[in-house]
Amino acid sequence: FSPLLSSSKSSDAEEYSEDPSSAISRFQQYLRINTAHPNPQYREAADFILSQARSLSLHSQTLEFVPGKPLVLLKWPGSDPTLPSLLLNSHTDVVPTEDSKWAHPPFAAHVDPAGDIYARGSQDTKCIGLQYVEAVRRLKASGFTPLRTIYLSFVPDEEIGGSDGARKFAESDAFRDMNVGILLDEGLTSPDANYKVFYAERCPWWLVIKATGAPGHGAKLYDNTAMENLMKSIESVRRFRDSQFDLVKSGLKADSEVISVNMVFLKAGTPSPTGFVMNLQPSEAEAGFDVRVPPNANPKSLEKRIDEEWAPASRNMTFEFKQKVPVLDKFGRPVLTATDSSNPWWALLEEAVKEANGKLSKPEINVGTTDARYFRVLGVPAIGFSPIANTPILIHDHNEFLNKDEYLKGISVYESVIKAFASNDDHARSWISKYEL
Ligand code: MET
Ligand SMILES: [Zn+2]
Ligand SMILES: [Zn+2]
Repeated sequence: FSPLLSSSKSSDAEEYSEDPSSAISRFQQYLRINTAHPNPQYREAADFILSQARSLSLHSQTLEFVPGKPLVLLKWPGSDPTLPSLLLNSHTDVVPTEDSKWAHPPFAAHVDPAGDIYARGSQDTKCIGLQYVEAVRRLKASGFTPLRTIYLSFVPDEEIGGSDGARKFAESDAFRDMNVGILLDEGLTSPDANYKVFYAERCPWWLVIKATGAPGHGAKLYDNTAMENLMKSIESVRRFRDSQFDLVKSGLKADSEVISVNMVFLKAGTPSPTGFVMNLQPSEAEAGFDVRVPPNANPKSLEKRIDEEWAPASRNMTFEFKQKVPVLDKFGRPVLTATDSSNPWWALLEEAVKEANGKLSKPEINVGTTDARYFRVLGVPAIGFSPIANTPILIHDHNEFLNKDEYLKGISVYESVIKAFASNDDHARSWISKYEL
């Protein structure tokens, strides 16, 4: 027997006996740190993660690419440091809340009688960050030793685009030196019994279009006003949105396979002490759109559409992108992680989830966007996966919650996945396929 496989077999048999309520109270502690934008308590979150690392004797490092925005990196060294490492990524920040619309305060981590833990971040994504830690805790307690090095990264600013967080990290020497072979990052909650899993995601193009036009009396009909110019654009955007949404409604495409475009703000008018001046047509008007582009879309044709139909100079329009993530990599290929036999991590993940009594759905493109893109574009395989099933999707919604049993089950799933990923090298893989499958 290979010592590697026998060691992973023996730990299979061991039961982890720690009281689950301490894992839940650690999760509550993390959820109670208010890391909502625009003023996330990053320092407190970092201190909490560092205290967890100390309790597990993990190496830790705080990388501050931008002052006040700490990124905590934990390391569990593998016995063969020459192997590519495993990186488990999660973000520490959360989106803001409308507190009055919640049944329980969003940073109290209240547990109701059904065991549902209410908190902003309970699904997105303080759950996975601490589930990684708890899985490591269990693996350490069981005597497991990883073959490849395991890193855990807790990054800031994901919810505002990641420029000062994952992006700087992915571009850093520190990241290059980690020699990451496979990365796990957040996925999405699944309302059914199967976990969702993602090999790619849509790219955000946050577009602002601006119109200018002749100002004038509110009672006068004339051409080329800023408002009219903007409204023509909005009509054109709406037609395009309908065409994309129809593909989804008719079942021809999944949500994540079309270009979504949603108007997120409108800004125009001349302010007055009671609201807006009513008898003046303003000379400027603008609108913002959250556009998400799937990796298989043609970015050139969308750029042309924006330039010629949504914001044509001929109609006194200009546009800018608040964020424009490239759809293609530097070789002109869509940014995605292979899901075929060229990627051995897929088979390992599927098998490991199954061993933990879980099941994966068919791999999908994420409708939203995660930090995984910054690593995928470098050629690092990245899988989006949050082990949350049987739960309504409340990411960015009021009353976000996660049931404590689902949280604990997710820890077992990660335990199995980390063990499979960190025990595996090419030798082990060929050994398994030759003798066991
Ligand atoms: N995860 C967030 C979203 O999908 C922020 C990503 S940055 C474009 O909206
Ligand atoms: Zn997230
Ligand atoms: Zn989010």
